[in-house]
Amino acid sequence: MAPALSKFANRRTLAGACALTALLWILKRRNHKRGAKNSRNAWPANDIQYVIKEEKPKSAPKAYVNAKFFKQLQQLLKIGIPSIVSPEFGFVLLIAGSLIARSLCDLWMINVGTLIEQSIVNMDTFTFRKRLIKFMAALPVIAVVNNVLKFGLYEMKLRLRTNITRDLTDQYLKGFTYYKMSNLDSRIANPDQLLTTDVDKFCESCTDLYSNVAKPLLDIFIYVYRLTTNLGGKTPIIMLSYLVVAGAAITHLRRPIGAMTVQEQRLEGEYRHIHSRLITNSEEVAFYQGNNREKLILLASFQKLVAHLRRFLEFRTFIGIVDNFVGKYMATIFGFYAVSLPFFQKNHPILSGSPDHRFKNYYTYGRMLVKLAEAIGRLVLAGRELTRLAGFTARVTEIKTVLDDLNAGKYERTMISDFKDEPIGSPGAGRIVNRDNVITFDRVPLVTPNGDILIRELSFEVKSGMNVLVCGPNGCGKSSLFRILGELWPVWSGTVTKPPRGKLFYIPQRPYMTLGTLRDQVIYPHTKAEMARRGRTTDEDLKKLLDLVQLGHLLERESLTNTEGQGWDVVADWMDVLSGGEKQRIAMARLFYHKPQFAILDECTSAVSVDVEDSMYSYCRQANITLFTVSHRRSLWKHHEYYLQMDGRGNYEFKPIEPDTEEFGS
Ligand SMILES: Nc1ncnc2c1ncn2[C@@H]1O[C@H](COP(=O)(O)OP(=O)(O)OP(=O)(O)O)[C@@H](O)[C@H]1O
Repeated sequence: MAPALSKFANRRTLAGACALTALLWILKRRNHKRGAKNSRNAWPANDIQYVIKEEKPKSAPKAYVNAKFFKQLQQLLKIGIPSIVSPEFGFVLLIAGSLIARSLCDLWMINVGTLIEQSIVNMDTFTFRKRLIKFMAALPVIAVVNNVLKFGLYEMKLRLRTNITRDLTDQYLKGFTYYKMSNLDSRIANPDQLLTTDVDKFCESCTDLYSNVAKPLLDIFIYVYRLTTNLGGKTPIIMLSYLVVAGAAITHLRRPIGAMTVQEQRLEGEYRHIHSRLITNSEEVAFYQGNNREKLILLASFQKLVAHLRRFLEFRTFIGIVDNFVGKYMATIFGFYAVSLPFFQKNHPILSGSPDHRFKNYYTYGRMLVKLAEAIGRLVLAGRELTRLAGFTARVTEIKTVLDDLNAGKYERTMISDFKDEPIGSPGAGRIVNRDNVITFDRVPLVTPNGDILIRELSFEVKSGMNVLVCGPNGCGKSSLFRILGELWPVWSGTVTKPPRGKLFYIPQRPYMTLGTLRDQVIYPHTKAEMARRGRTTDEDLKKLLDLVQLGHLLERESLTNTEGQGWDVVADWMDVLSGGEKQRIAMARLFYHKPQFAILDECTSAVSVDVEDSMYSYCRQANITLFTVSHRRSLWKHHEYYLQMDGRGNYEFKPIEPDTEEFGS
């Protein structure tokens, strides 16, 4: 019985059995997955719902290898390779040169390899040794060529990435584009993923494709030339026709890969975003002990990603089978067929001479043909990279388009419909006039980015020295007024008159600390060099400002507890190191340093004790900084001359604060 069984245990039956098992496993798993879909408990995350700002695309993302893709690719490459006299173009040439050198090395190795084998068959020891030494002497050169090629490819990728990242970063941080992208426009939810991973993958895919396409193309050219001159045109034509037909068929089959790549990057971005939200809000979550809830959200996002990656893997496995069959094995079959043609013709010149000579010819041309078939196979396979590149190109183009639109003042967001019948203008249709020492709103509507009208027409005038208290219920539009004043939100109609941007300072509810030294916190957004250029403030002056907000001790305390730098040069993660009230006080010291004409204080002293707050307001008066304050504290009314009260139903009152004005707040 055993010998009878072992008869079947050859390599072919084993390979067949493995393939069959794999197929059965995939089919079983698909059925299992269908079953799992029906059970709501397959993943704990099945009940979790969440929305990340990005609007759901109306249709599945599209990224095909077509004329549009080549145009987009050309536009991005223009940024990556600015001109033909740039170093980047030099690297393109270096890679091309290395590829040519490598192909020539291959060709040389085929020839010398055949000669070595010939001397072995002829039992000619002397020639064998001579050729072997020649072969060995050339090996270091080949090793250098290979590694120059690798270096060229990596450096090329790095340069592409540098140029594209610089271009996108310039646009992203121009004006308030970074703010507008996440607040006024809903096309992109995770610009961080696009600007980091996607750009990197795009550049990697570009350089991979360049070498995967250029090398086979060059090989094809060289081998077709050599074969045509020796074997006639028919042999290479058969191979090239195969390339065209097989390439077109596989490219068509691979079309979904582009869109699937886009979706993969989207879901990766979403998953990463949820992780970074948890890091940002770790303290709050920890106090609430929200571990389990956050875990469920993370798992929900991860499950979406994994489900997509698995679908993608299955599709790639299917395409991989077709690729292997068409690109590798069938190409070799066609190769054998094509190279045999001249040998079966009675009067072909190649058949002249002894059988030994014929054998050598077949051997040389046969190898070249195998190389040609391999090159064709690689070119057909490079199409896979092309479809993936189409996906990355679509992603990077997407952020570039949105950045261009935002910089041109164009936003895309689903608007609520009620404003459409109202004559309130359109985003950006209002005017902004720059003038010193006055802020005027002349019939300006307060409209949210969704098109929700908070106040239909707002008009008031505030001159330097007139402090204004802004009050009203939550959500009535206090911060929105300042967003318009700070030029973050567009003016829909009417005219806003205000000092230029640098002379208006905003201190938000949540204090922001930058990465850097203690000095950087007080002078933000200035740098040390800018502070020195400005001339009027020294480190001693900064110390006086810290004393004003009663934080003078910080200099010593942080020098003692931090190992990085001393005094003003202490470096720490200030968001973590300082308490809520300390951060708010630093923000006030920042205001005193900049001494703007107007300051907007948006509940920015809520964590500061009343007495310190009082002295800070008095100093503002001394420093001639006119204030717009949002606060629910009654103690602050005495520092203001006017109040602007909104009722949350579209009405407002702008009036002087008289002795008989009823003060409200806590
Ligand atoms: N980026 C945004 N996109 C869409 N709507 C927004 C946006 N920011 C604010 N809103 C809406 O605008 C309205 C006014 O918000 P705003 O922040 O101005 O309120 P507020 O008066 O400052 O409230 P609070 O006292 O709670 O700080 C709210 O209904 C809010 O939902």
